[in-house]
Amino acid sequence: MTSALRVALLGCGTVGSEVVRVLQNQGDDLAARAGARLEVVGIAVRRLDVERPGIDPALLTTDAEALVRRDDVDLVVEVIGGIEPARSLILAAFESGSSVITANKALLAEDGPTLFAAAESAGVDLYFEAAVAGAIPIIRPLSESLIGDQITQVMGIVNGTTNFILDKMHNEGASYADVLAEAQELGYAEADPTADVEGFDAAAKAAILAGIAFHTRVAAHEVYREGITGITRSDIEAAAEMGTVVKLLAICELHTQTDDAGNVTETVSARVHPALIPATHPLATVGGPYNAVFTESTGAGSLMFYGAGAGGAPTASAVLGDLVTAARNRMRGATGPGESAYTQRQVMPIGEIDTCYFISIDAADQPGVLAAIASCFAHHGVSVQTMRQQVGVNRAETARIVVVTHSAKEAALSAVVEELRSLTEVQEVCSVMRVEGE
Ligand SMILES: NC(=O)C1=CN([C@@H]2O[C@H](COP(=O)(O)OP(=O)(O)OC[C@H]3O[C@@H](n4cnc5c(N)ncnc54)[C@H](O)[C@@H]3O)[C@@H](O)[C@H]2O)C=CC1
Ligand SMILES: N[C@@H](CC=O)C(=O)O
Ligand code: NA
Repeated sequence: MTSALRVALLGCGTVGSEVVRVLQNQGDDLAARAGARLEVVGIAVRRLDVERPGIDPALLTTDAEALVRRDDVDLVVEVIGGIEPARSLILAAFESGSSVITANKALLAEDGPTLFAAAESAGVDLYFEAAVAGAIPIIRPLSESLIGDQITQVMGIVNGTTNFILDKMHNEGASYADVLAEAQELGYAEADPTADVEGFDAAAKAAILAGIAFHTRVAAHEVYREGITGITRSDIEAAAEMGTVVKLLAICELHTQTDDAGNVTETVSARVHPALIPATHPLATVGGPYNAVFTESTGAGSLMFYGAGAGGAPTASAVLGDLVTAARNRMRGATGPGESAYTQRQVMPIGEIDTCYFISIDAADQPGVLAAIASCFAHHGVSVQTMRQQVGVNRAETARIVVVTHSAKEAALSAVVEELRSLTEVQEVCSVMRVEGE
């Protein structure tokens, strides 16, 4: 007789309902792969009076805590989201000896070390492939396949909702609000979509990626973050005129500095912000809710991971992959690798990071204005790559000046922007964006 492992599911929304569907429809295959039947013994929901086609109502409970503490549960899948009660429920699951599979990047980025330590002391697994870039296998490649290599950069598009919005604004001229509503409808957005559009979701993912890639701990609040709410149609048009597109990027880097005495210091950085990238860059072709992550490592060189970053079925695929893996471990009486944060690398402040910038400025359309603007950049040692006047985008008497700089530190650029704002010729500094991937 095939053995069985008992699964408790916390949350039955976009991802949870898809996990149950696959467990029911592909039970035999999953049992053959896991070495045990994966039997759902309970599903914690917030409300019982919601129609859930195909789900046995007898499995539903509103008492999530009692469910995770049941003696007969082996594996807990947490797809509620948010910090509490998800954290307490996961910790309770560990206390009861269950392994946990979660898609919860917000919680991992906020309090990952507590969870990893609790899993380790309970001798169980904590898996979270779905937490970063949905269906794309990226956590396991970083923490297992590339564990023998030295990763120096992880960069990519890790939020499906914002990519969907920017793509539609770029290609269809769609309005921000309409596309956000569509992303919510399609199950891409977080329960509170502010997490997506303000970059919190991508920042949580960047924290997780940087921690794993660089064997350290990076918390969500240590990630520099800007969202896409300030991006206007005119930014997107200006980007297109320059042969670029606007993408929300997550960039995690390992920085190695050697002082005069030959001492080497390694720091890490993690940032999330909109950036202009050349239309010919591979990330520029990542459309809709798709994600893509590039890794750079000393041995393997460049690797690219691409696929569906959001949505019920793709995310459930990652959850189920973890579930089968945790089940296999359990059947062998083993656990998978835990956290590998053996270094304590400092997180570099954003002001010390060099990037090129795009700045658009509305200024009086009069002689000398370009020289006045150029001198602001010169005062702060920021070298200008191109400066041009965009036509037909603004009111009469006003010129839209678009400047692209060479690589500069954020601190110097901020000083330039402050000086620009003080010029009488400058009406408005309309937008400041980084330029990447050149
Ligand atoms: N939707 C997506 O594309 C992806 C989602 N995720 C993550 O997966 C998790 C779930 O996301 P979704 O399924 O999209 O969210 P959702 O909002 O559709 O589902 C969450 C469900 O949990 C229920 N819930 C909330 N508090 C509860 C409680 N105390 N007890 C029982 N049930 C409770 C809600 O009523 C809701 O049905 C989140 O952590 C999210 O960040 C990760 C990758 C992609
Ligand atoms: N809201 C997230 C869902 C997946 O993590 C996104 O849009 O990427
Ligand atoms: Na993933």
